[in-house]
Amino acid sequence: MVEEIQFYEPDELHGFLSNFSPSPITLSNVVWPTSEHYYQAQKFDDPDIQNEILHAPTPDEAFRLSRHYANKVKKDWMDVRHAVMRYIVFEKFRQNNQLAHLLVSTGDKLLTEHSHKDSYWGDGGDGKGQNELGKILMEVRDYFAEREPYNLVHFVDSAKLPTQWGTFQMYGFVEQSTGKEHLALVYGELDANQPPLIRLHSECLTGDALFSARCDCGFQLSRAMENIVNAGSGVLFYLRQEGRGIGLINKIRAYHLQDNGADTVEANEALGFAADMRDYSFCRGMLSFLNIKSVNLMTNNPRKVKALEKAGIDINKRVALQEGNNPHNNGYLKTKAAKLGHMFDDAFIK
Ligand SMILES: Nc1nc(O)c(N)c(N[C@@H]2O[C@H](COP(=O)(O)O)[C@@H](O)[C@H]2O)n1
Ligand SMILES: [Zn+2]
Repeated sequence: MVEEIQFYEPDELHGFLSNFSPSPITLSNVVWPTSEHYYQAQKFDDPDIQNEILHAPTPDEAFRLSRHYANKVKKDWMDVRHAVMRYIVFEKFRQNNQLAHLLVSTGDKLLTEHSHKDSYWGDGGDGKGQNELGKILMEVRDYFAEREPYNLVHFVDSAKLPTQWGTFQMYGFVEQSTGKEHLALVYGELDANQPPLIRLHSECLTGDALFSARCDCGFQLSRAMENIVNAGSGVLFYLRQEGRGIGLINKIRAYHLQDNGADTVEANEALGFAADMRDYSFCRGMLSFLNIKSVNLMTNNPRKVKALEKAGIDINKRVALQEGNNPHNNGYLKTKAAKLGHMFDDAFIK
């Protein structure tokens, strides 16, 4: 059975699908507060009426005004209204990344405007209406669903994550090509005009959760979260790429080889893997969801810098994250510098 999403009021679940949802759309330097404002204004040739509808304080008022001027609606309106609706709904999502991601995240569910007032755009309340708005939304969804960055990850849900440093908002994503589950922990309000402080942190169960001193991961993770909170805002991306992409069990095998004298690169290669198997291209989907185009990136790893640049993300600044050097990981850190190009100060790994 096909699953269905019914929407109507903008403040309800899936309210972003409604034309009444507050999603400004800019057309020829004019900012329309909602798609409803634009749609209602197009019924009229009279620029004064259009302007009055443009400046209506709410979409309900824009709707009311169109009824008030019903005798002035242009002659061919019924012929063009569908094209007008399709155009403005497409623009609403094209101009707002997060909404386009949310739309794609509805998958292949049937989208229905559940309106007892409207049996053309909606289902008429009894399910017998034409649901033309739902059909347009599904068309627009098909368009974005096959394009990057919308097809890289699907956003699933979001919740608070209180930590010892402060409360983050945690966003859960599924990577489309692998099914892996990734997180973005957002702290504070992101300013669209300021590059946020971010960290792309690859999962290390042993370092992040089990206090391992064999690597620097756990130390970097806590410092990155602390730095983000101290900066007032930022994002920690927690990427499920355990063991530089070889997985936890293979990492144990690699550790075993290292216990017998191999370094971290030799161990990966002895197991038949490249030194670093990670691919960061899907991160573009999460960054796009959060509307991030430029970042201050906490990393010592040149591959992360290159990967983000390749994904079209501007690196405004690289911020070093040199943490946790200890007798158990000193050799590992030196190999990361010598063989993987990690950028450490001499004083840090001496
Ligand atoms: N394959 C492998 N061998 C080792 O010896 C390791 N210590 C790891 N650790 C993994 O490396 C990732 C973190 O590296 P960066 O600091 O981001 O360069 C993380 O996935 C660890 O699990 N892997
Ligand atoms: Zn680690």
